[in-house]
Amino acid sequence: MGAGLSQEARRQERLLREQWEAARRQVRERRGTAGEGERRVLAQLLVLTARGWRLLVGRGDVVLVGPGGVFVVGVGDGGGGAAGLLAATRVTESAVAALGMSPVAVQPVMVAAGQGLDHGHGRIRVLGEQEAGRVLLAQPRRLRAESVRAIADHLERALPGREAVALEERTRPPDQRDHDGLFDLDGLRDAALEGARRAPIEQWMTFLHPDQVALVRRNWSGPARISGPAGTGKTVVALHRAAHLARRTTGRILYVTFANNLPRVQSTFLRTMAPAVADRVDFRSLHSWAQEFLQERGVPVRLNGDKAETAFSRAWTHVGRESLLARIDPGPGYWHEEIDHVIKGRGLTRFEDYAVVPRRRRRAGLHRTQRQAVWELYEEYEARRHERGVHDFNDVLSMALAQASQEGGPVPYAAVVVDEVQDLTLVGVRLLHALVGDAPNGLLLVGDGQQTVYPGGFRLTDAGIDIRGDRGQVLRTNYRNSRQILDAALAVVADDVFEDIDGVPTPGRRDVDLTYHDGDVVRVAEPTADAHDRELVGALRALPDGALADTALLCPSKRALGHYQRLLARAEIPARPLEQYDGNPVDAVKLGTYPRAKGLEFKNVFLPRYDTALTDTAPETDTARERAELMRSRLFVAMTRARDLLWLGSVTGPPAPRR
Ligand SMILES: Nc1ncnc2c1ncn2[C@@H]1O[C@H](COP(=O)(O)OP(=O)(O)OP(=O)(O)O)[C@@H](O)[C@H]1O
Repeated sequence: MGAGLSQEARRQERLLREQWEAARRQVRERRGTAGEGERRVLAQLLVLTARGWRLLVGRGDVVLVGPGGVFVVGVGDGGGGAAGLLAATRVTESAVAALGMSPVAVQPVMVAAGQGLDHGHGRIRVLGEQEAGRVLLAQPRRLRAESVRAIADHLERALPGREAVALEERTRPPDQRDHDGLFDLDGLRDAALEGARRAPIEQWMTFLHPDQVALVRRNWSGPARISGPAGTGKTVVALHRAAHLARRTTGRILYVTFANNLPRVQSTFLRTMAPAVADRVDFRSLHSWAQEFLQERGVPVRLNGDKAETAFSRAWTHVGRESLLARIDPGPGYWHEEIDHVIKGRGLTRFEDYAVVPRRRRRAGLHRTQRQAVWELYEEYEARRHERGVHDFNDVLSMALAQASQEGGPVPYAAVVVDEVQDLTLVGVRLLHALVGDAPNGLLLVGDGQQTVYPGGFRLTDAGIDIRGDRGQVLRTNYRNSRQILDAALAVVADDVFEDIDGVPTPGRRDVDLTYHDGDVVRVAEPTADAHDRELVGALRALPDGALADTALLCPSKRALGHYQRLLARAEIPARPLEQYDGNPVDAVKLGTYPRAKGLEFKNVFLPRYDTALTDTAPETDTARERAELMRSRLFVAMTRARDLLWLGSVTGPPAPRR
C-alpha cells in the first residue's frame, strides 16, 4: 500500500497502533509472568476486544466471540495441549447449541511459536504467534453485533472459571509509546479492512433450529436417515453434520449425490461455513466417485454412454419392437428404464429373481410372460454391449460394489452422507453402505421420496439397511417457501400418493409447518407462444439490478431449454447453464432442466410453459400414468426451488405447438 494508503486505511492504522500499544501495556501489567510469546498473543486478542470481540480467558485457553464466530484459542502452555483444547471446544459447542448455534461455528485454534504458520492439525487450526490476530480479524462476518453480545453473555454464565477481559480505555501519556518494531501492524490493518469488506456469510451456516443442531451432534449407533418435505433443511443439516463428523474423526467424509452439479455447489457452501475441515469432505456425484474408486483399485472401466445407448437401440429393434412389450408401451424408453432402474439398478442377474421382484414405483404390472420378454431384451442388450466392449452407468456401480464388498480392502471413509437418496438405484445405495457398513455414525441417508425425478425405486429393507428407533428422523418445518408458493406446488402433486424408501405410503398433500416468509406466485397466461415469451423477457428485465444472480429459468426438457437459451441470448439477458453453477454468485440467469435444479434454491424461479408438464385428461395406459406422475414430481421439485418469486407461464392457445 505505502503512499497510496486510503484515508480509511490510514485511520485504521492509527487506531490499531493505539490499541496495540494499550494492549501491550495492559498485558505487561497484568500478566507480567507470562512468556513474551504468550503476552504477544494475548495483546493481539485484546486488540480484538476493541473491535467487537469478547474474550473469556481460562487456564491455557481463551474463548473468543466476535463477528468471525466463536473460537477456542489455545495459548501458552497452561492447558492440556491439543486434547485440552478439543475438550474445551466440545464444552463450548454444547454451551452454544442451546442458542441454535451449529458446532461447526465453534473453531479450535492453537497458537504456536513461530511465524507464517497457518495449517490444519486434525481438526485444530494452527496459527503462528504473529498471525493469530490478523487471521481472526480477517474472518468473514458470521455473527451480528447483537449475536456476539448474546452468545458471549451466555458463555460467561455457562463457562464458569473464565475471566472476561477487555482492552481498557485509558488516555495514553505521550511518553509511554510502546514501539514494537517486531509486530506486523500492517498485516493487522489489512486484515481489519479485509474483514470489513467481505460479505457476511449466510445465517444458516451458523444458526440452525435447536432440533437441527441436535441432529447434527447426535450419536447414532448405526445407519441413520433424515427425511422431510421440500425445503425443510435436510441438506443444511447434512452439510453441518458432514463438517461436524469431519472434526470428530481423523478420517475422510464422503458426501454423495446423484446429480453432477450439486456436489460443486455444496462444496462451495462447506468451504465457507467450515473452512478448516473442507478438505476432508469429498463432495462427489455417485458415478464419478465410483469410476475413480475403480481406477484406484486398478479395475479397468470403459464407460461409454453413447455406445451403450446404441447397443440398446439395436436390441430393441431386434427383439423388443415386435414383442408383446410393444403392446404395453410402444416406446423403447419405458423398457430401457426397466433395464436401467429395475434389472441392473437392483443388480439382478438371474431371470428367476426378476420374475418375482417388486417393481417399486413402476405402474405397469408385468406378469411372468411379460417379464420374460423384458429379460430377453435385457440379455440381447447385454450381449450387444459386450460385443462393443463398453460399460454403462449401472455396470460402473455394480463393479464398484463388487470391489467395495471384498474383504480386507482399505476403508476409505469414516462416514458417508448421501443427499437426495431417493434417486439412487438399489445398487448405488448398497455400494455406499458397503463403504462404512453399520458403523456408528457411518452412513447417513438424506432425501424425500416426493421429489423423485427418476423412475423406479427401492426400499431400505431391499438394501439390507436397518434403520430403527431414533435413527429415522423427519424434519417438518419448511424454511424456504411462502404459503402461496408451497400451495401452488402441492396442488400439482396433491393426488399422487408416494412411497418413500421406508415403504410407507404418504399422501401428496403433506402437512408442513411454514415459517413466516413472503413470496409470490405470478401466473401469466397468454394466447400465443410469442406473447408468452415476450412476457417472460419483460419479467426478467423488470427484476432489480443484481437479481439475476439468484434467478433460475427451468424447463421440463432439454429441447425447451434450447428455445429459452436462444430467446435470452436474443434479448441480451445474461444466462448460464445450471451445469456450470458452483454456488458462487454470477450475475446471470441459471438455465436448466427440472431434474438439474434438484437440491438447489433461488430467490426467483421462472417456469415458462410450466403446464406442458401437466396433462388435462387422465392418461389411458399405466405407463403413461407413470410418466405423467414423474413429470408432476419434477414440476413439484422445480416449483419448490423458489424462495420469493415463482413465475408460472402458460400458453392458452390455440394453436400452441407442444414443446
Ligand atoms: N433453522 C433454519 N432457520 C432458517 N432457515 C433455515 C433453517 N434451516 C434451513 N433453512 C433454510 O431453508 C432452506 C431449505 O434448506 P435445505 O435446502 O437444506 O432444504 P431441503 O430439505 O434439503 O430441501 P429440498 O428437499 O427441497 O432440496 C434454505 O434456504 C436454508 O437456508
